[in-house]
Amino acid sequence: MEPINSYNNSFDKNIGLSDFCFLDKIEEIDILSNLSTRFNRDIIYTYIGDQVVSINPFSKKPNLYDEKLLKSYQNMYMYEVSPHIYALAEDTYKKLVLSKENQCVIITGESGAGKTESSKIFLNYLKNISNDKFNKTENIIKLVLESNNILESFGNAKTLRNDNSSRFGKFIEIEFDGKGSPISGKISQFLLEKSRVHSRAIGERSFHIFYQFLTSRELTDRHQIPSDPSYYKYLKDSMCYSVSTVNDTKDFQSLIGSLKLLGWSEEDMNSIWRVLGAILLIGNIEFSNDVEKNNVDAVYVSTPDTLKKVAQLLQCKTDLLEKSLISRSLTLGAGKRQSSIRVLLNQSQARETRDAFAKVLYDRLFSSIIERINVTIANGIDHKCIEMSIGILDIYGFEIFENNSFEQFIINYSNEKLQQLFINLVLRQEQEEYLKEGIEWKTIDNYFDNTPIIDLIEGQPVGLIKLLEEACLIGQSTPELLLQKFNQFFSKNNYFESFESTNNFQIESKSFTLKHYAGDVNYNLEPITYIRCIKSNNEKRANYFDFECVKHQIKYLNIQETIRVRKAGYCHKQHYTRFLNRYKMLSNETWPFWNGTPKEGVMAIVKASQVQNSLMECQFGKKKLFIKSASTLFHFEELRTKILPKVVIEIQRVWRGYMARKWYKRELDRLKLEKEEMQKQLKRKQSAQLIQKFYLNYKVRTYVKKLKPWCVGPYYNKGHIMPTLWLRKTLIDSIMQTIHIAWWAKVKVTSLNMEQRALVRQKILALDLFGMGYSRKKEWDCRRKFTADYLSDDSNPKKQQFTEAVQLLFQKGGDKEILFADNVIKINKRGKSQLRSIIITDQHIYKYDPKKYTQKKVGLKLHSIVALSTSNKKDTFLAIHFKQPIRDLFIDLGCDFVEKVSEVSTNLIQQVFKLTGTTIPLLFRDPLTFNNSRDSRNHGTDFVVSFSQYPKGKEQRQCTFIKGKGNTAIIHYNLND
Ligand SMILES: Nc1ncnc2c1ncn2[C@@H]1O[C@H](COP(=O)(O)OP(=O)(O)OP(=O)(O)O)[C@@H](O)[C@H]1O
Repeated sequence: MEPINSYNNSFDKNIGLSDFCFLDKIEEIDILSNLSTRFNRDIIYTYIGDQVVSINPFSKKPNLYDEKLLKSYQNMYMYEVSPHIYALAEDTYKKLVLSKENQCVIITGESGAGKTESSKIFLNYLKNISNDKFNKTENIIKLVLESNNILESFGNAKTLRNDNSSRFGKFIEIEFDGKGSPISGKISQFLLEKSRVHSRAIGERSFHIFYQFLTSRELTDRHQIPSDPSYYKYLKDSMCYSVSTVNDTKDFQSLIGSLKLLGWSEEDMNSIWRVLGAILLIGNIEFSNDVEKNNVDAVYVSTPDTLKKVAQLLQCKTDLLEKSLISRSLTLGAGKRQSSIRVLLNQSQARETRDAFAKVLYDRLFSSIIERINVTIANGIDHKCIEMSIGILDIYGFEIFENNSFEQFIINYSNEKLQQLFINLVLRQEQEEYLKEGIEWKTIDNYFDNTPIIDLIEGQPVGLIKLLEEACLIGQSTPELLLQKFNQFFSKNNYFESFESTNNFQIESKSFTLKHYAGDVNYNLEPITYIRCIKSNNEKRANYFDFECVKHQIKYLNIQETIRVRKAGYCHKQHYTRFLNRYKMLSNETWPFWNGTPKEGVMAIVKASQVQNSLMECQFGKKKLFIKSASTLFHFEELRTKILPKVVIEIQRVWRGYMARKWYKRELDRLKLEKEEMQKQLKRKQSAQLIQKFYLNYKVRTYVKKLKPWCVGPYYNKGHIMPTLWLRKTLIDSIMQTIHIAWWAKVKVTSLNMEQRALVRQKILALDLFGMGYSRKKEWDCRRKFTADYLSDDSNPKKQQFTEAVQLLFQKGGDKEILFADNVIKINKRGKSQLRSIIITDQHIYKYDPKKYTQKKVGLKLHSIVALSTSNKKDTFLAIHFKQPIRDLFIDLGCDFVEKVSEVSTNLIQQVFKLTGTTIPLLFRDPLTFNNSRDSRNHGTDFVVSFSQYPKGKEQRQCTFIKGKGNTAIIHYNLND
């Protein structure tokens, strides 16, 4: 398939040219070659300007008529899209809506070329427009397509050329309201090939309906006629009853369906079946010479039963029927003397009359069916609503016009003076046809006045009469009817557009059309366009291009001539506005804006495009520009293609500039707003902050005022709860408390001298060691002053001895300072308590006898101490653990009932750290273990001491060491003290 948007104007050897007008040479061979190139690429449509040439491929082309493709043609112009009947339909519809004038599409081509298919494709496109644009579910065009089904049963037949050949011409009108919505339809038929009822070539069939009807045993039985087609002489003669590509049974069912859909009742249908049966049986009526009546030529009906059956089916009197078949009335004289007589016919005349009668009956039946369809598809529309219509003329039996192109027929018609000429022409064709069949024209002429049927239907039952009567009133399907139709159809249009006379373009009134007929056919008859159908071969073979067969059709379809005419004349016409819009970038005057009239704009474009021979090439009409040759049109197109990228860039530049400016302005506005908003917020925040600041200041000021008593000595408001800054306690309050304590401590500390500070440091260490924890020593006296030397006190009766002993000690050198000196109770290795004085210097622990103050053993070195342990109870014992093998020292420090474990421990830990840099541990133990029995040779044994209160009633102020079994002991202490 050709790409939808390929209006191919330069020759592509793969797909050929999409318009024959683009051919440089238009010899038959060039046309054929372009057609076959496209055909071989499955492209069956080609333009000749605004006409479409369609070549029947006898095979279904995928996607060629699908909905997607159909939609792609909507709102497009023919030169924008690849050739298709859809493009033509869209164009026709556009012209209809724009001009509000009736449009006509003529479909030509020989039998089997695809005319009927083309008209359906065209109608299908209109149907979709009606669906899409007007959202119609009740679609009138759908009904028209449905009616086609009925018409095909009655008007189509199998011929040698086409298994489903239309044997009548039809003119379908789709009528639109002012908005372009299809509102009703009308079908006219002309030139029904009536003679097919009684005779045709061997191998052909009569109209499909006869064979379809006979497939229904139910109906044939009901009307008591044989169902075998070979029984009927009319069907038997051409020796063809069935067609491989046609299913009569199925088609008959579908026909019944369509008839019902369009409103036929059972009774209406029965009338049809009766007439059909009658027509078939009429063929079986035979005549014999009536010798008795002494007239050798006179005849009588020799098949009375058949005659009777026909009369019964037609619901008329048998003798009346016989009379009309064997005699004829003749008019004699003229005026008042006029009289009529009845003359008897001879055998061959009677047969002719019989066949003519059958034909006329069928013609009437066909017309009445069409009229009935018309009532339905007229859709009850008031004629006033109809503003315009599209007519589709499907001409069957093209052969009639073989020697006189159909254009000629239309042209002739368009000039009233020549109308008669055409009538004569067509009548002559009819006459010739009858002559060929051996029937005298005059004989037939007689039957055109309806007399035989009017004779017959007098006083007959209603159903059938109505059918036939209607048909009588409608008249006959003669060429005159077609002309009459056309006359009515175009009476609204004034299709001789007047020109402004410019340059060498001479206008010579209406007769111009005829004079320049060859040159300007389509221009002057603009509302008429063509689909020219060509058969690819005579054998109905799929995808086979028979050069001879196609060549023949090209010839008598006048294609070469049409192309020549198109190329010679002004083959391209475009409305100024449309042209201006498409090509305005070709002139600086019109690009990007044009304020003048469209015509002046187009003139400026033509001037700027430097068209060669422009005076000849371009003519300026009232509303349209006429371009003579395709090359000029291409010239515009080429310039446009060349300039378009620049235009696109320019448009992009302008557009981007515009967008950027727009964006910039928007951003600027936005930022401005944002800034204003931020400033507002800032102001609000600043005000809030200011208020907050003032409030905070006020709050803090009053808070600080309240805190004042905590800053004033000597008690610093001790014991009172500090106030909080806010209602609830917050972090600031804890911080203030911490700061206050730190400040208070600093004030306190700075008021101390060096010695006092050392003591405070010692107390802090003691506090650190003893604290208030569960495992620490209970109730140690933090407030007590660490006196250090308790033996220099005047209360010591041996003060003198002590002082001498100390002097002696210091004289030895080494010890410089007394950290602690007091009387203690020492537990010896046997668990005995012994009173001793101990002096702890900065280097040693010395034990003295308190009576004589003689030194017991050598001093124990402080840096040999490894740990201290005491209980967590209220006793006053301390174990000083030394490095092995030095014995541990276990002493009671509460001789004067004062707790001094904390003082000694703190001193020892502090001093050992000074000496060794290590902090010895202070352990709280119950039971407590120490070893005071080891030496360098002996490990000794551990003493295990546990602590408990004195039993009730046995309390003493002093703690008591009571040795138990083995190396265990209990220390009693008094809780209440
Ligand atoms: N566009 C097409 N694509 C495929 N097949 C087609 C096309 N047009 C026609 N045909 C085939 O060709 C056959 C004959 O077409 P159609 O009946 O339309 O011819 P016609 O010109 O109307 O003939 P007649 O004048 O005898 O009625 C169709 O039955 C169909 O099989």
